[in-house]
Amino acid sequence: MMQHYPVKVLQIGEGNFLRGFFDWMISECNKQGHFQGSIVVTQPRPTGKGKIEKLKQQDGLYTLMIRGFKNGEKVDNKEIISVFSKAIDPYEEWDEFLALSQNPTLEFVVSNTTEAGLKYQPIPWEEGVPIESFPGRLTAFLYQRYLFFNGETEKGLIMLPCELLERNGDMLKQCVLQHSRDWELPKSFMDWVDQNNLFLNSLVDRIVTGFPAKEAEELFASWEYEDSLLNTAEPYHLWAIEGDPSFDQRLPLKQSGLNVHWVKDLVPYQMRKVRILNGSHTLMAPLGILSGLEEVKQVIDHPDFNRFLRQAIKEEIIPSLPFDRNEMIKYGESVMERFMNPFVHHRLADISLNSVSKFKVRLLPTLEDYFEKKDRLPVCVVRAFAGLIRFYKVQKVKGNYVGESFGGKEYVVKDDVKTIEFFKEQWLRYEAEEISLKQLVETLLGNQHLWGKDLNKFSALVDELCYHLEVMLR
Ligand SMILES: NC(=O)c1ccc[n+]([C@@H]2O[C@H](COP(=O)([O-])OP(=O)(O)OC[C@H]3O[C@@H](n4cnc5c(N)ncnc54)[C@H](O)[C@@H]3O)[C@@H](O)[C@H]2O)c1
Ligand SMILES: O=P(O)(O)OC[C@@H](O)[C@@H](O)[C@H](O)[C@H](O)CO
Repeated sequence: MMQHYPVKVLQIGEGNFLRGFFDWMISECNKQGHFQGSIVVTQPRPTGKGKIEKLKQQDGLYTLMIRGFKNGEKVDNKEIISVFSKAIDPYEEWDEFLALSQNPTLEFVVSNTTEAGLKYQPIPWEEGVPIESFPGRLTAFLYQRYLFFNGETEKGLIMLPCELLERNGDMLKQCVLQHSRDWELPKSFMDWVDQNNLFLNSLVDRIVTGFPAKEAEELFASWEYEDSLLNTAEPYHLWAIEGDPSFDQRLPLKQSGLNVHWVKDLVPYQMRKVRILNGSHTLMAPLGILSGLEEVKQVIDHPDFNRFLRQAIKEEIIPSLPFDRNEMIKYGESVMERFMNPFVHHRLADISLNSVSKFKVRLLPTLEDYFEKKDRLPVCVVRAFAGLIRFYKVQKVKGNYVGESFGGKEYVVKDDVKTIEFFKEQWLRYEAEEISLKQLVETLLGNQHLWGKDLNKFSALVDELCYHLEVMLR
């Protein structure tokens, strides 16, 4: 049976992350009697239909396995999460979706639509026609709510976007206001959005690895039931939300013992996580794949890579951060521990998706800040940069961009087509001996569209990259 508590949350996103993070948190709050609310889940784009259908068939239930170590103790939990009172396909059930806006018990909207979903796209709003984009759909939803409750101040909602974008709440609010202007909605509505609704900035952290394909058959046989929505996650979780601690009265996460911080300034949380955790992932993925490795755990178990990663975190990433060194070292160690989790099968191929834009956000700032402080380049980050360039030495094979590892193993590069084509073109010119390796590197570094600036300004960078690339090409 679907969860029977009153609806308090609209969830935009049926993906692994929300089901392994937010929904699990709400389940914890409900278990302790602090929240007593349920969630209506919807998918953010037409293609997410499958999981919504499945959730309907499974009465909104799914299995979550949380495995790893917590304070040195082994954790191996399996539970059935029951927080959904309804699953709606907003593209097929548009009226039902909009009708939810009239629900007086609704208080929160949570979303995770990847970085690609949280962006403004000019689109029309026609009566009765589902709006494809998530911010557009939310605007229509809020407008219906505003009309139904005559702009009552208490009926505003709290938006909690979980997309890994800086100031995600502010971004969502700007999108909603822009759509309101495009559609010439009344100024009084925009004032209501601005003053009576909250768009909280937040940072999420938990490694959620989804369906465990390799183990599923064995698990299902031992449980005597199958669940295609089975999800897996690590025990560690952190949610830093820029908001007054009194919000915990309404969304009782902290009082339910969860690692949730209501904070004044999100920047330190964001920086340390993106630079240390995500930065390490981006550092290891191309180099790891080129060396024939497949998962994060294999990288950690490899003595040379382990040393390389520890050196990068301790001697390059942490010194470039403007925070207390000891605290950062503690955080860095906890990240390494999380990477060692034997249950987490985190594929380097998944992490390597969009590696160029990830390098720009997650590692380039380390290179720049390190150089600013020490007047020399960070060796590990530079080696990883060379690995990234070598990783994008690809050919197009049957619609895929395929590269070859040092040992001759094929891998597929997934990124924006223009970006891959640019790298491919330079490598082709190099192979045809039209340009030297140095010219190739200079051209890549000079592409401001990729890095936001011309990286040739670091005079030693070209030579250092060439040095590593020559070794890699041999
Ligand atoms: N899995 C993790 O460990 C983890 C941890 C923290 C943050 N995240 C973030 O979550 C995202 C991946 O989510 P997941 O792990 O649940 O993967 P997933 O594939 O299970 O879910 C992705 C969700 O995003 C939606 N989506 C994808 N592209 C979209 C688009 N262009 N427009 C609108 N919606 C779109 C999908 O429909 C789906 O609901 C990434 O952006 C990642 O940064 C993941
Ligand atoms: O999810 P991505 O592709 O943006 O980045 C890959 C990983 O770095 C990321 O998923 C982390 O595991 C996650 O951010 C941990 O909270």
